[in-house]
Amino acid sequence: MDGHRYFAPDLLAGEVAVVTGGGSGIGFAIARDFVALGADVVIASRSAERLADAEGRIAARTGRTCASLPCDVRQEADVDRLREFVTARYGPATTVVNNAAANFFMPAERMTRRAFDAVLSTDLAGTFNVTRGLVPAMLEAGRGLVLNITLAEPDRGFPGFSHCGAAKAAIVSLTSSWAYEWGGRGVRVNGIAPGPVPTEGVAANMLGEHDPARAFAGAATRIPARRLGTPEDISAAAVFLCSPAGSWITGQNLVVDGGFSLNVPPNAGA
Ligand SMILES: CCCCCCCCCCC/C=C/C(=O)SCCNC(=O)CCNC(=O)[C@H](O)C(C)(C)COP(=O)(O)OP(=O)(O)OC[C@H]1O[C@@H](n2cnc3c(N)ncnc32)[C@H](O)[C@@H]1OP(=O)(O)O
Ligand SMILES: NC(=O)C1=CN([C@@H]2O[C@H](COP(=O)(O)OP(=O)(O)OC[C@H]3O[C@@H](n4cnc5c(N)ncnc54)[C@H](OP(=O)(O)O)[C@@H]3O)[C@@H](O)[C@H]2O)C=CC1
Repeated sequence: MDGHRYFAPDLLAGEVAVVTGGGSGIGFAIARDFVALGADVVIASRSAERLADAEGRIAARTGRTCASLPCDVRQEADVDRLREFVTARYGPATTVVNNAAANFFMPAERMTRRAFDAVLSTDLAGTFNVTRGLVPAMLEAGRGLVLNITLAEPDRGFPGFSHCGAAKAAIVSLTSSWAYEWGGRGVRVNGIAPGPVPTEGVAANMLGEHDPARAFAGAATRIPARRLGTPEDISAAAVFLCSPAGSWITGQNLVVDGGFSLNVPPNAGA
């Protein structure tokens, strides 16, 4: 069930939203629900094919269209093109969702500098590039929203994924700094920290040799809510934070994980 069903149908009318990585997984659900709630949305990622497919699925599910542009968030020139495309099509962006990310299982002692850079340049520098490219117009307009897709308590470490953990910890810090710097100028900045959501990106990049079905079933038993998350669990929180209902919330990293980060031992409370 789509995440927009909880909200008034025109809740995001008048917003111009950019969703990076909006062609798949969590980003797709956020883009679809923003479109359904009246926002003008541009989805951006590397694969033109994936974006075209997502555009079609969003139109079929919502009856409204969105736009897309191939963009590698690591490249500042691509982000410049993205800003020009959005502005020409819908006017300056009022909302940016930094969702694009790369992650893969890699024990720290085997991690090459190239592997480290591949993740840091996408997750951390990509978040910086897109925000730096789109926020000046928001500051000029005196209103805007930045939503970073993060991780719960990344400073506690993320074994096997130390590159991604480091990037997400830095993004949580950027969220606080940006919220403080821009709060008085009408721009709110928040994070959402999802728990395990079994997307294709997780299955393809994070499970190593593990069978996805078994890995997902095992993860679910470690979640107090006793189920994995869905992209819609995350998109509903994104809509709330990016709507007027969240207008006094800034600088927060909202954990949406069924209690996963509480680290409840197996069988506790069962
Ligand atoms: C649900 C239950 C499971 C439990 C999970 C619970 C915890 C949840 C918390 C999850 C937090 C975050 C999750 C995510 O981010 S999921 C998103 C995953 N999606 C993606 O990663 C997007 C697709 N990824 C990619 O396309 C590539 O990974 C990448 C972007 C890195 C490719 O970029 P690039 O083209 O620049 O990279 P290269 O191919 O040139 O490689 C550069 C070096 O990196 C090494 N590398 C790249 N990919 C992998 C891989 N999949 N596995 C191992 N190593 C990889 C590559 O070998 C290069 O290094 P070397 O030259 O030294 O070999
Ligand atoms: N699923 C989970 O359990 C969790 C996910 N997260 C976070 O949620 C977000 C979404 O993850 P999820 O939906 O699972 O994963 P996906 O793999 O489905 O999404 C990643 C997206 O990022 C895009 N992307 C990757 N590299 C780049 C790049 N260089 N430039 C532009 N776009 C890029 C991909 O599109 P393309 O290939 O077309 O470029 C893809 O659409 C990420 O930030 C992730 O870290 C956090 C905690 C848990």
